[in-house]
Order: sequence, then structure tokens, then C-alpha cells
Amino acid sequence: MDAVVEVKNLKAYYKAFLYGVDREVRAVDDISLTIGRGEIYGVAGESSSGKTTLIKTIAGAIRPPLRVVEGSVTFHFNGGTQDIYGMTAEARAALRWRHLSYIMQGSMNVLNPVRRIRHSFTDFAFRHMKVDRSAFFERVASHLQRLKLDPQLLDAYPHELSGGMRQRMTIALATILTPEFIIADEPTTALDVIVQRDVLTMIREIQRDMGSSFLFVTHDMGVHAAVSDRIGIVYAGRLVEEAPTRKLFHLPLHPYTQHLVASLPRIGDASSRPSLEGRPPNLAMPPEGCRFHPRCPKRMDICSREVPPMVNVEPDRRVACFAVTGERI
Ligand SMILES: Nc1ncnc2c1ncn2[C@@H]1O[C@H](COP(=O)(O)OP(=O)(O)OP(=O)(O)O)[C@@H](O)[C@H]1O
Repeated sequence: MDAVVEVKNLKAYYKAFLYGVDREVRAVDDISLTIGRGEIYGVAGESSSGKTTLIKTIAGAIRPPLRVVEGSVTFHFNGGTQDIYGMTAEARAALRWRHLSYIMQGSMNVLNPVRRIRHSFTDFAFRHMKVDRSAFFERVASHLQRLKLDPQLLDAYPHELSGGMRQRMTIALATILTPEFIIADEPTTALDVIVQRDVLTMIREIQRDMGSSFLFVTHDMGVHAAVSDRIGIVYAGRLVEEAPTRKLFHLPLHPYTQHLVASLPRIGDASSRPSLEGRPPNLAMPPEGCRFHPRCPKRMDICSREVPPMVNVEPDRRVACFAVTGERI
């Protein structure tokens, strides 16, 4: 695979003071994954499973109490190779926007609420483009047109736009410098279904037309089905399964993935969805062995003792479950 990002054995823990003792919250615990050039890689998992921490750690945007304990994140941008934790803060900052960009859930965090939208474009992108102002705004206008947004919206204030339009403008802003890698964190979660579809179409078009790769994080499996090429399922800070989207939905292997896929509503099926017993573990005191074992309908003795390794069960799919791979360690 022509990789744009390689994550190897990444561990990132928060220092926390819980029940009167110093503890480590193991939010990202030994995650390895590779994202291909031009690919949309989806990360799914329930609340508090470590998705946001994984994004921050991949982007090199960590600050105490979070720290990287082990592992590496390597970017392959523009023909070069860069280790995000082996570079200076300035070099890391230089990657942002041009090579590595973000789309977040709340567009108001990015668009300045008290200034017209054109100022947000100037603030983020003008100094990077190294052209005069009129050429800059010509480029911005043609970028917006390419993304089917009216350039006249640049003169609006963010509050004058609908939520969906604002989110699409945020995506235009995040992609104005044609970044190679874009991290999208729950970008459609606050939107209604119709608007969600427009935003997902836009992301697909950016992937196709600009060749950008995405790390697309959402708990919503329906959104993953619509947009992701491959999906990594995260449970309690660990990657438990990874497969091309079609395979993952057609034949989920890990019991947790099976639960996520079975929970999806289906048109015309009014039967109640099976629920999973128990709750996700506290990541300051995760269970021994497989972190899913206390809730797993297929648990075996070994599952409470040993951590199941990620095993390639097919060239393009991996799973960490003794019930699937047998008891090889
Ligand atoms: N500053 C912090 N200090 C200590 N623990 C933290 C801190 N921030 C997050 N955590 C813990 O790290 C774990 C992972 O949190 P994270 O926000 O990465 O999960 P998430 O999957 O993104 O959840 P959500 O979908 O709710 O945003 C959780 O157990 C959370 O309580």
C-alpha cells in the first residue's frame, strides 16, 4: 500500500488522580494502523473508547496530562518521510493546513463568529499561498465553486448560514491548501440526515478530485457505511478489528463488531436490537486480557488472561479475538 500515515504500536496515556491514587488512563493502547494515499479510513467505537485521543496523538497535538508512552507516527508527505514525534514543534506546525488538516464537529470553533467568513480564509491560508490578495480570493472563489459553494457566502457572517452550510464552509476552509491528509472528527454528528448526506458527498468529492486521504472518526456506523473505504473498530483504547467496509458489514468477525453491525436499524425491521450486557471498562483500571471479555458472548478462559494479538485473517483484514483466530499468541 502507498501509505500516507503509518502508526506503529502507539500508546498514549493520561495521568489522572482517581480514588486518591495516581493512575494512568490507557486511552490509546498499542494501536498500529496504516492509511493509504487517497483512502478514507474510518475509526468507529463508542463514547470514551479513545477515538479523540487517537486523533490527537496521530496529529502530534498532545499536551499534559496526555503523553505518548510508546510507538511512532510517520507521515509520508510530498515524497518525504516525517516522524511526528521526532520533529520540532515548529516543523510540526508547518505541516498543519498544507499537509495535515482537520474538520471538527463544531464549525463555530473554526469560523470566527464575529467576522465575515472571508476573514477566516485570510487568517488561515493567505500567508501560505504566497500570492497577492486578489489572486488569493480568486483561488478561494474557484475552490468554493469546485465544492459547489457560492463565493458570495464569503461576505456572510457564520450565524447567517445554516448548520449544514457552515459545516461545508468549514470543510472548504480545511481543504483550501489541498492537504494530503485530513482528520475528520465526527463532522456530521450535529447535522440532520439530509444535510449529513450533502457533507458526506462533499468529502467523497474531495477525496476523488484532490486525492486527499482521510482519517474519519465517528461512532455512527451508518455514516461509515456511506463514506469509509476501510474501517478500524476501537474498543476501550485498542483496535479490535480492521477490514474493508463492505467486508466488515457483510461478515463482521469480532463479537464487538458483530454487535455494532447488528445494532444498525434496518428499513422495515421493527424488531428490537440486541443489547450488550455490562458497560465499557474504566480505562484507568481496564480488565486483564481482552478488554471486551467481561461483555463478550464468546469469551473463553484465555480471554481473561491474555491480550489477543491483531492477526491477519485475510491479506486485507485483521482481528484481535481468540474466538476467531484460535488461541495462538
Ligand atoms: N484530560 C483527561 N484526563 C484524564 N482522562 C481523560 C482525559 N480526556 C479523556 N480522558 C479519558 O480517556 C478515555 C478516552 O477518551 P476519548 O475522548 O479519546 O474517547 P472518545 O472515543 O473520543 O469519546 P467521545 O466519542 O465521547 O468523544 C476516556 O476514558 C476519557 O475519560
